[in-house]
This record gives sequence, structure tokens and C-alpha cells, in this order.
Amino acid sequence: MLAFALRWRPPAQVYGVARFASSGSADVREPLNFWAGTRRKIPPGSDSEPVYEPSTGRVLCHVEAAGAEEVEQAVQAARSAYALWSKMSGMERSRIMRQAALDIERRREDIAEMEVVNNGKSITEARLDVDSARLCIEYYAGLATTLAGQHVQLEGGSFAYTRREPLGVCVGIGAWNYPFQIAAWKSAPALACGNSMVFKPSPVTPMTAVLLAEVYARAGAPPGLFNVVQGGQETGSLLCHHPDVAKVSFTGSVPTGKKIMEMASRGVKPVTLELGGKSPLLVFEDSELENAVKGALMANFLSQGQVCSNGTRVFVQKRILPEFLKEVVKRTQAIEIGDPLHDNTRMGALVSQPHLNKVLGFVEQAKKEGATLLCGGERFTPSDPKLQGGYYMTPCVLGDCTDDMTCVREEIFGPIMSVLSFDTEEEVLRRANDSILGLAAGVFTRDVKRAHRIVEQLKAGSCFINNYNITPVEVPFGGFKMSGIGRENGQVTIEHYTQLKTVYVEMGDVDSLF
Ligand SMILES: NC(=O)C1=CN([C@@H]2O[C@H](COP(=O)(O)OP(=O)(O)OC[C@H]3O[C@@H](n4cnc5c(N)ncnc54)[C@H](O)[C@@H]3O)[C@@H](O)[C@H]2O)C=CC1
Repeated sequence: MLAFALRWRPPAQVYGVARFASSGSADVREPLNFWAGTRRKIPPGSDSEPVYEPSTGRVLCHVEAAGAEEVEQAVQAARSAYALWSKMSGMERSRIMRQAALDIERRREDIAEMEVVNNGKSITEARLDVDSARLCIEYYAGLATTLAGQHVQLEGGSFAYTRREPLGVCVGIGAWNYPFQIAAWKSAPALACGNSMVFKPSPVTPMTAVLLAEVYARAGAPPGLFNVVQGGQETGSLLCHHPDVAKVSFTGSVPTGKKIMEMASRGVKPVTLELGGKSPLLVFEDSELENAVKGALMANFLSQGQVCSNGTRVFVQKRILPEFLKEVVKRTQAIEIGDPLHDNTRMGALVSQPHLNKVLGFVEQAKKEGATLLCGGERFTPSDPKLQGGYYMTPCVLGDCTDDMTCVREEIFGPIMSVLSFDTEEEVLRRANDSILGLAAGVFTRDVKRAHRIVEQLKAGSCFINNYNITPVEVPFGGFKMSGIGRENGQVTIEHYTQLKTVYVEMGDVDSLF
């Protein structure tokens, strides 16, 4: 999920001073759990996991998992904050959220750098992620003032009205690919609607959610409004089962999404699920080739390819295939890989060693199944000695792919573009829709009628015409089929974080049947 259009320009005045000129120098000491308004240390003896700096392979710190007692404290803190927050007017909530957005703007560089240190993506992308988080909070701060019910006039002067009420304590569970942005995309609509939140980041990237917690606290949020508990599966499951939790919003893999849904079903709790994708990108022979090539790169190589909405099945109409491949390969080979904290780097490190191994395994498998390796797909070792333990690989383009290959069927979550060819519109639509997933899809064509005809038939939640991976916070984002349930961003998300109460008001006498 690229959160945000690259055409956005940073505000004229950006505060914050770069702390790390290059990778390998971050020093993390402060506790990463946060509830009731402050960072919390977990008592010794709890589970702890090493956290790595993907660009160097260095251990940054150990993250302490919250157990049953800590989860309880965080949920109770969220309950107390909810009692205050849910009674405030939309204007009051909006003011605090706007303060939070301003603080994020001031701390843009600090937050972005910490994201790079923990996730491995380039600083250029991390800044855009932070901007997206800020914009999301600004957007929902605006919507907080507009929440309203309906008035319905009924017979005999009686009437009914609806109240749009918050749900209570909501849980957010995040993935490692957009750690800060996911925390903001989940908390902003939740808080705008009057809920409080306990957020659990991925144990792979625990560092920046706590910065968001500090931002909300500094902005004047009641202690406990946004809490962070660290940990993996166990902590996540404690949260999902907790009787005082009203809703779970999850971003991650399909198998975990199913488990979350099962756990939430025991308490009949609503879920929002943002899951994986294997999205198609359709390039017709009448496309503007340069834009189509740029679109294919944007669809595959952001965040080292670790993006759920990526258009990893690139279908190209036969007549333009040679020219398209030539350009795509040329541009892919020119991608600057290296220290993600350097401004000129366009591709940093993958998130972890096991993940890198898994992605490289997909390249080997693709070769065995008959795909042609057109470029990349190898482990990359930067010349800087500090970076030599990092998890880098060269971005890869696979040609001669067919629909049955593993690289075309499975979500790889790495910088691998699979290119397939097609002849006709009917054929490519059938093949594009032949997936259990349906997060996103894209089409490049100059024919405006074809573009809309295609989009109407694509089974995907987010469709792009003549661009890819642009996700402004004003519009809903989410998947069809096994890519998820519910939406994030846009006005519709208000419905996912509120419930309606209907109030009937009798203006006459009770007309009893008894
Ligand atoms: N759709 C997307 O945006 C993402 C998709 N993925 C896909 O998932 C694969 C595995 O990545 P993971 O980080 O292991 O994803 P995951 O789906 O296992 O984990 C995502 C989050 O869920 C939590 N979690 C895991 N098991 C849980 C449980 N039983 N109860 C409650 N919470 C639980 C994790 O701690 C993490 O915070 C990736 O290789 C990629 O293919 C990963 C990240 C994001």
C-alpha cells in the first residue's frame, strides 16, 4: 500500500534535524510499550525478540512482549480514555487530532529516519509514508466534526432519530511494511469517531508506533487514548479475545487474517481486514509506453516490493511486449540500491534475512518452472563495509511467465515483477480475474471507453487507470475476495468505526394491542 501520491511536495517549512547520516548509528534504549500516556518497561522474564536494522543486519534492540497482565493494563487504560474521549464534541477531538498532525509535520524527519532504520525502505519513501500518516489524521480530524445521525418524521408527529456512536476500545494489529502509516491509518478514523485504541505493531518493526503514541499524548489526548503493546501472535491473540475490545482492524497476511476473524467471531466483534494481493496490471498496445513502463515500476518496486497492492502480474499486449520489456529492464537495472538513509537511494533492504531468503527462493522456483530471468533476482552486497550484513537484493524482472507458475499465483512480497503476454481484452480480463485475491488492479490504455469497460469488470477493490499505487487518504482502500473486508481511508471508514443507535420518540399515546 503506497499511501500517497508522489506528486505531493513537502511543506515549505519542515522541522527536525537529520540524526543519522548513514545506517548503523541508531541507538535504541527506551522501552517500546506505551500505555496510559507513557512508555512502559515490561518486568524481566517476559518474552523478548531481537529487532534488526535491515540495512546492516545489526541487532538494534530487544523488544519485550506484552503478556496477559500488560494487555489488561493497556485495555483498561483505553477504556478510561474512552469514557472521556467519547463524550467530547467532534470539534474538541478534531482540535487534538490537528495538533497531532502538526507535531508529525515537525517531527517528519525523525520519524522517517526511525522507520528506515527499522524497516529498511528508502528515506524518500519513508518521508512520504509519514506524510500520508499526517494527512490521514488531518483528514479524519475534519470528518470528526461532521459525524451526525438522521431525523426521520413518522406518523402522528412521532419521529425517530439515529445517533452515530463509537464502538469502544478498538484494536489495531499492524504489519511490518508500513509500520507508522498503518498505525495512523487505523487510529485516525477510530479516534475521530470517539473510540480509543490499543495498537500492536509487527514484532519485526516495533519502533515507530510508539512515536505516534507520543504524538497523540503531546497533542493533549487523554492518557490511554492510543496505546502500543508489543509482541507477536500471543499478544495479538490476547487482544482479539479480550472481552472489553469492541473491534479489531488488521493488516497482514491472509492466513493470519482468517485467524483474526475466527477469534473476533467468538465475541461477535466486527473486523477490518487488509490482506494480501496478487494484483494484475494490464498494458494495452495503445498505452503511452513511457507511462506504462513507469507505472509497472511503481507497481512493483516501492518498499522493495513489499507492498500488498503491488501489481505483480504485468500483462502486456503482444505487439508491444519486446519494446516494453526492453524499457522495463533498462530502468530496473538503473535503480539505485544501497544505504536507505541516503537521499539518492531508491531501493533499500528487505525487512529480514528469512524474508530475503524466501523472496530469493521464489526467483529460483520461477527459473525452474520456465520463466526467463531478464534482470536482477540476486543477493546484493553494497560496497560500504557497514552494509555488508544487510538484506539487499537486485530488483528482478521475469519474462515468459505463464498463469500456472508459482511466481504468478503466489504473493511474493519482494521486488519481483512477473511479465505475461496477452492477445485480446476478453482473454486478459479472464486471466486477470483468475485469482482468489482482489486487492488492486491497473490498466494502461489511451482508449477511455476501454479503460472504464475494463475497470467495471476487474474484481478488485482499488483500480488505477493510467497510473498505479496512488492511494490518497480521501478515498477508500481495501480488497475484494480474500484480500479483505472493510475499507481504510475515505468517508466510508466512519461506518466501520461507529454503530447506529435508533431512537423512536412517541408523541401520542401508546396504542396497545393488549
Ligand atoms: N497485506 C499486507 O500488507 C501484508 C502482507 N504480508 C504477507 O504476509 C507474509 C508474512 O508476514 P508476517 O509479518 O509474518 O504477517 P502476519 O500476517 O503473520 O502478521 C501480521 C501481524 O499479525 C500479528 N499476528 C500474527 N499471528 C497472529 C495471531 N494469531 N493473532 C493475532 N495477531 C497475530 C503479527 O504479530 C503482526 O503484527 C509476508 O511475507 C507477506 O506475504 C505481510 C505484511 C503485510
